[in-house]
Amino acid sequence: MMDTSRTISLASLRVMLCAILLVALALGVGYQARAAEPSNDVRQTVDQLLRLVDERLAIAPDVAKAKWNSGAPIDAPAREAQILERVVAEATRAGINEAFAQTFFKHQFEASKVIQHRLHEQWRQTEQPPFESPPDLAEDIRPQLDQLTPQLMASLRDFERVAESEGVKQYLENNAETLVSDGVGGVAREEALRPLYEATDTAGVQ
Ligand SMILES: C=C(O[C@@H]1C=C(C(=O)O)C=C[C@H]1O)C(=O)O
Repeated sequence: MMDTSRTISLASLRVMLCAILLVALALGVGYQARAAEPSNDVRQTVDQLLRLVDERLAIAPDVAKAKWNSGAPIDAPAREAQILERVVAEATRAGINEAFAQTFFKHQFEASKVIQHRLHEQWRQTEQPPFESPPDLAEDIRPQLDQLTPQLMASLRDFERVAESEGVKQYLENNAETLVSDGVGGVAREEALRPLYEATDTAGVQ
C-alpha cells in the first residue's frame, strides 16, 4: 500500500517548487522589460525621427505621379547629389556624423524609388492614363522634400545622441511599423530605417 499523505506532500512540494520557479521567471522577465524600456526623452527622439521618415516617404506617390505624366526617369542622380551637398554642409555645421547623415539620406532616396517603381509597374499593368492634375515636381514636390531636410538633420542629431542608450533598437523595432507606413509591404520602410538599426548595432545595443 502507498503512503497517501507522503504522496500528497511530495506532490504539493512539486507544485510549490513550480510556483516558485514561475514567480522567479516572471520577475526576471519583468525586470528585463523594465531595463530595456528607454526613457521618455529617448522615445520621443525616436518617434520624431520615425514620423519624419514617414512624412518623407508619403511624398513618393506624388513624385511617381508627376514622373508618370512627364516621363522623367525615376532616378535623378543630379537631384540626389544636390540634396547630399546640403546634408554634408549641415552635418559639418551642426556636428552630425557626415557619413551617417549621407548614408541615411541615400537610404531615403532608395526607399522613395522603391515606392515609385512599384507604382509605375502597377500603372503600366493597369494602363493608367496620365493623371488629371498631378503635383508639379519642381514647384510643389521638391520644395516639400527640401523643407523636410533640415528637420530630418536636427532629428538625426538627436538620434545620434541616444542611439547608444539601452533598448533603443528594440524600441525602433517595436514602433517602426506603426509610425512608418510605406504601402509596399514594408520594403521601403526597411530600406529607410536600415541605417538607424545599424547605428544602434555598432553601439553594441541589442
Ligand atoms: C524624389 C525624387 O525621386 C528620386 C528620389 C529622390 C529623393 O528621395 O529625394 C531624389 C531624386 C530621385 O532619384 C525626385 O526626383 O525628386
